[in-house]
Amino acid sequence: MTKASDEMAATALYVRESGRPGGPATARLKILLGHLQGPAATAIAAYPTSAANISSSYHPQQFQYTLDNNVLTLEQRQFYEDNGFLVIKNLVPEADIQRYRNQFERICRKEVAPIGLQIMKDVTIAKSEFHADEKAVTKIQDFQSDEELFSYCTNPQIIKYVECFTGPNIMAMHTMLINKPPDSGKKTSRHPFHQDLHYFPFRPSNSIVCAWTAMEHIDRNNGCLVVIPGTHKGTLKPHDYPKWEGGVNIMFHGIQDYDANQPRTHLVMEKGDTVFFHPLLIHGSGRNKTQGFRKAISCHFASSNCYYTDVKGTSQEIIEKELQNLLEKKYGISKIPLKKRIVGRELL
Ligand SMILES: CC(C)CC(=O)SCCNC(=O)CCNC(=O)[C@H](O)C(C)(C)COP(=O)(O)OP(=O)(O)OC[C@H]1O[C@@H](n2cnc3c(N)ncnc32)[C@H](O)[C@@H]1OP(=O)(O)O
Ligand SMILES: Nc1ncnc2c1ncn2[C@@H]1O[C@H](COP(=O)(O)OP(=O)(O)OP(=O)(O)O)[C@@H](O)[C@H]1O
Ligand SMILES: O=C(O)CCC(=O)C(=O)O
Ligand SMILES: [Fe+2]
Ligand SMILES: [Mg+2]
Repeated sequence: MTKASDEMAATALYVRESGRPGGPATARLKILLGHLQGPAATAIAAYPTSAANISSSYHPQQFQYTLDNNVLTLEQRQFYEDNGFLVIKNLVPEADIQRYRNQFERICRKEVAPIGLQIMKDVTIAKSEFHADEKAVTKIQDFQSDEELFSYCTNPQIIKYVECFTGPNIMAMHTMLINKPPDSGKKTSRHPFHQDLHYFPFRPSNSIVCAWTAMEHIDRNNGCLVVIPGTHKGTLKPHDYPKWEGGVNIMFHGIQDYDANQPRTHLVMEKGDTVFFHPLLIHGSGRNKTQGFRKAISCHFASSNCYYTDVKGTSQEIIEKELQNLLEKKYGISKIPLKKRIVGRELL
């Protein structure tokens, strides 16, 4: 089997010139997916299957959030339609996860410095003394120019599922490797409940999906993802900083008026398990009560047919303003609209 990362090595960083995240349609991805065989085909499991509510009077047109392509079972489709997320067990091979881990460590040691990469530190570290190692890095963002990490986004196992939500012409819009640190006691390792769409100036939301892969066993002890099933059917809510006593990480906005009585699902995942979720799904992650750094890798994918939006006058203006002020203060760069900041990379 040809490795997708080799096939994709020729892709260039996409520079947006017009109103669309994507360029011309291409059939190349389809050809690549034709190579997919073996373990990936056996790795499929909905989470948790018992929650799927399958109607006996099923009609294809009732599906709004998934596309017809014979990858998902009817149960999996219905689960995503109802809940806004779907866990596929054992999707990313262990050897690939080890490569992402190695590259993350090289980045932390500053042996490589991918263009465009953002390095985030936990607020308790960012506001204190400097530690020059992995322990200082809470997440890296925008690794689209790093071929080793970007191979996560071109992994055929991942793309096969992404296509069920975006269709065949896909852009990698935003990437992260999250290294949730042991909580300092101030609860700053938490990520408040939010909708990822708050950060994204492109639409339609149903053509966007996040793939998030556990790089180790993750449960409530080390701060698993926590989702509120079904909230993808709602609208984008206003976000702002939570009023947490111990402080909160920069740009970790949360939903102000979420209903605390809505049932939460804690996603317990093993290494390689991957959750695909809708950008309106309300989710967060809990405190890391262990001494280890909990790792996950993720990418937000969008259809090339998505279009950019102007966030001025919307609830998203708050994140645009915050980014503008930060860039102005740090680099003296004047007002860049959010839609010019988030540039994806096409999967050719
Ligand atoms: C799906 C969604 C959730 C994903 C997203 O968030 S998409 C949103 C878009 N995000 C981005 O574009 C990435 C933005 N990130 C960045 O620009 C950088 O990583 C920064 C956050 C500015 C950090 O860059 P760095 O080079 O470390 O800058 P500095 O050390 O000079 O810090 C700049 C000011 O920010 C403060 N800071 C940095 N990290 C944190 C933190 N974790 N919590 C609270 N405050 C923090 C830092 O203290 C400094 O503030 P001042 O001391 O100047 O007042
Ligand atoms: N006051 C709050 N406002 C907004 N989000 C919160 C608040 N308290 C907790 N959260 C968020 O709720 C989510 C899950 O919290 P929850 O308490 O269910 O699990 P946990 O913190 O992982 O586990 P445990 O309660 O066992 O410590 C996390 O995303 C967390 O950041
Ligand atoms: O804690 C995590 O790994 C998820 C964080 C998250 O939801 C995000 O960065 O958007
Ligand atoms: Fe998120
Ligand atoms: Mg809690």
